[in-house]
Amino acid sequence: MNTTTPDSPAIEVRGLRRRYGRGTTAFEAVRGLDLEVPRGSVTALLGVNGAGKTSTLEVIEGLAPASDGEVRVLGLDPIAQRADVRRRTGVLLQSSGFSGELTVRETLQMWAGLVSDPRPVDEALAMLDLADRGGVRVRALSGGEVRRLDLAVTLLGHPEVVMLDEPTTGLDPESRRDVWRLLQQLRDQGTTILLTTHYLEEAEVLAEHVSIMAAGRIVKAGTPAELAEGHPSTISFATPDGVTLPPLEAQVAVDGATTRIETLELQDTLTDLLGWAARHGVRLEQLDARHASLESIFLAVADETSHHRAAAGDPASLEGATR
Ligand SMILES: Nc1ncnc2c1ncn2[C@@H]1O[C@H](COP(=O)(O)OP(=O)(O)OP(=O)(O)O)[C@@H](O)[C@H]1O
Repeated sequence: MNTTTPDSPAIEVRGLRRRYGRGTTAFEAVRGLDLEVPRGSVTALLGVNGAGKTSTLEVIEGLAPASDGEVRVLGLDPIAQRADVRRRTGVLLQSSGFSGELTVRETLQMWAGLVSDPRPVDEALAMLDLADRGGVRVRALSGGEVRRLDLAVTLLGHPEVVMLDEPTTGLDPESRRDVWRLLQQLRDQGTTILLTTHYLEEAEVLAEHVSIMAAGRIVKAGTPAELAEGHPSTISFATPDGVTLPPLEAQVAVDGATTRIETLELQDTLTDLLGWAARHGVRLEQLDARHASLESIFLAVADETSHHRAAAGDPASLEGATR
């Protein structure tokens, strides 16, 4: 991890461990985590509450030391070379610490004073759709507006790498989509983005790489398509009256007025189904066919992990799954 080339990952983590406390009360929140974030990509770190996402991000951000393992950001050690790393990265924490008395514009001006070559404040305001809120005191902003101000501050210094802990929590659906567009633009301009989110659609829309964490470890990682392998696709339609479906090599369930078919061979099953419907003149109302969503994959992984840990007698299995 000591040499950097233009192709080397923007973030590299090897064998990361992070412990809180000491002695008998010590708790290991990160338990040997490996992660690579390629340059110019969006990587999403997913996991149930308490999986260890923030504990991991804080070490990568240089805000906390690792108990063990190695972290490099742009080839640099985020603690030993903190100043260099901070200059080239933007960090969005889960909660901000702005003064409520300053206006939005004053807040951005203050933070711009701490960054070399900052974006003009008006540009930062416009990027986060805050142009008409510049004169408003921070304490009068809505939660979603504070989040957008936080993002504007994060992006002030044209960071090469941004690390965002739940960037769109508290935003309404329209603002969330605006932020997605902004992050996509930044990625297209070459910015590397590592984010955590509980919105699986967000990861689905934005991320080329997804890593799912459970109990301090990465339990699944890959592109969304790689993660979907082995997870069934779903076909659904309004159950037609008075007809019996043909035998299909798939799992069929009639749930109220809807028939749901789960299959690992979406094209073959759909071909069989539509061929049968055409031959028998059956109209399949509300027909829908879709690949496994990240949500169904995530839930399957969370469920599997919880069961494994419960079987191993780990009390944290229930803790993580229910909080
Ligand atoms: N300062 C601390 N002292 C002791 N334990 C902590 C501390 N901070 C976090 N933890 C524990 O470490 C574990 C991981 O927490 P962390 O905040 O990293 O999870 P997370 O995946 O980010 O969760 P969330 O999705 O809720 O933000 C949790 O069990 C949490 O209670």
